[in-house]
Amino acid sequence: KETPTHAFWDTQPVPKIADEVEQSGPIEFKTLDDVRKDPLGLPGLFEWVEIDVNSQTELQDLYTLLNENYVEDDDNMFRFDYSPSFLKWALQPPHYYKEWHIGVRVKETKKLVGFISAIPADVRVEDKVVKMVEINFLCVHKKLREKRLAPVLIKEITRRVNLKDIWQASYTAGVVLPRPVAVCRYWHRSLNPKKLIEVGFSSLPPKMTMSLMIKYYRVAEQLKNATMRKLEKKDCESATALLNQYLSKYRVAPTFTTEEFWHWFEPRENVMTCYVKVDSDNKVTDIFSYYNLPSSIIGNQKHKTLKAAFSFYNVATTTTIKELIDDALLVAKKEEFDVYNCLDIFENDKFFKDLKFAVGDGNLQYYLYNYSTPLKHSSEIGLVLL
Ligand SMILES: CCCCCCCCCCCCCC(=O)CSCCNC(=O)CCNC(=O)[C@H](O)C(C)(C)COP(=O)(O)OP(=O)(O)OC[C@H]1O[C@@H](n2cnc3c(N)ncnc32)[C@H](O)[C@@H]1OP(=O)(O)O
Ligand SMILES: CN(C)Cc1n[nH]c2ccc(-c3ccc(F)cc3OCCn3ccnc3)cc12
Repeated sequence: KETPTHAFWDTQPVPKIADEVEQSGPIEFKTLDDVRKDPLGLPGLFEWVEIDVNSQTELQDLYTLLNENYVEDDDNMFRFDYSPSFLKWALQPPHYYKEWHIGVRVKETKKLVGFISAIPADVRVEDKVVKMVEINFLCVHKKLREKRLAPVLIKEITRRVNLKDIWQASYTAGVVLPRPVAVCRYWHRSLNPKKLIEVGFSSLPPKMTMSLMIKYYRVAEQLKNATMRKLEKKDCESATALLNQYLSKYRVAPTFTTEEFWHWFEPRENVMTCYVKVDSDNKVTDIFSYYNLPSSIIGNQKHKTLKAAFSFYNVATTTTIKELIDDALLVAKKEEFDVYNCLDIFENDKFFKDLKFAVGDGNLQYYLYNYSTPLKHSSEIGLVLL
């Protein structure tokens, strides 16, 4: 069958769709001398801006652009609704650069119509830790789609990242591009089946009544791990060591400094929930964590928002992953989430059935930029992008 042409991606240092890759490593080698010092050209009506996420008004502009124009499910029923505080958290990890929060505004009206971001991350691919960036929140206003603005945003963020002597990136997308490092499925665990059915997220199976459905998805009354409690700063050293050790068994996974760990896992209301269990020496032995990413419900009068918890990083050493996630479900239900979402990465496929997850209707592809490595099974991925 003909291989679809990618006018932009076929010019980029990414493996071709059909490539069989043996060794892992960079695809092209460039130096700072090869990097343009001036921004890429934009069509006349538009200008590059840096979105200052410390400015409430600029953060609100970014929130609104994404709230109205970001990722929708395949049936255009839901659209991610990342909150301003979530975006600030996602974009300002330790060692972030404000130059990597790139906006495109209409010169005349200053309306924000495009965005792309990068944050620094140390990601190990097989046995090599690669200093790279994670690309996220690429968005072009609905009214400006299919005008080849995305390649301009991608080339500009590439230029600015190269200027900091970084040459690799990781990103995920629901769309298939050249070329996936892994293809992952997402799974959902209903916590509020009545609302999920009312908004069309789930359907009532034949012979099932609503009251039976509510009973089926009822969560436990008590924690399986009774001593699990919210993460505190004093847990960081041992929790970071535990997570880094756990992640070493995956073929693609980040490494965290203690400072980075605290940024990503510090409990933040309406953003991040992280619980830990400690042993008699106060060393962390088990962690569960999830982030709060609601979706706007497009066109539903009764419900405006779907409250979704997304599994983040989990480590079970004195309990089982199944019992640990069962506790996560209990806490998520208590925090009034409607659904708990998971990818089939890590060892997550061990608990989907027993904990009553249902498979989702799409995939999430993982990608590396300027780094070739053999295709991974989803269970070999130990990296979560927001
Ligand atoms: C060393 C550092 C390196 C840093 C850079 C690393 C790479 C980072 C890469 C970015 C990672 C982002 C990760 C991330 O943020 C998470 S994935 C979420 C992306 N955002 C959305 O889906 C929001 C809604 N959609 C839109 O805003 C637009 O449809 C976008 C902006 C997506 C495309 O705007 P458009 O108006 O619909 O389309 P044109 O401007 O006409 O451009 C068409 C070209 O764009 C290619 N395209 C489409 N969707 C893409 C996607 N999700 N990734 C990469 N490429 C994507 C497409 O294949 C085509 O190229 P081709 O002709 O070659 O096929
Ligand atoms: C990861 N991060 C880059 C955001 C992102 N971009 N593209 C995506 C495509 C799927 C998922 C995803 C990941 C995990 C999951 F359990 C459900 C998901 O999407 C459901 C379908 N959906 C899309 C919007 N509203 C509902 C995330 C993303």
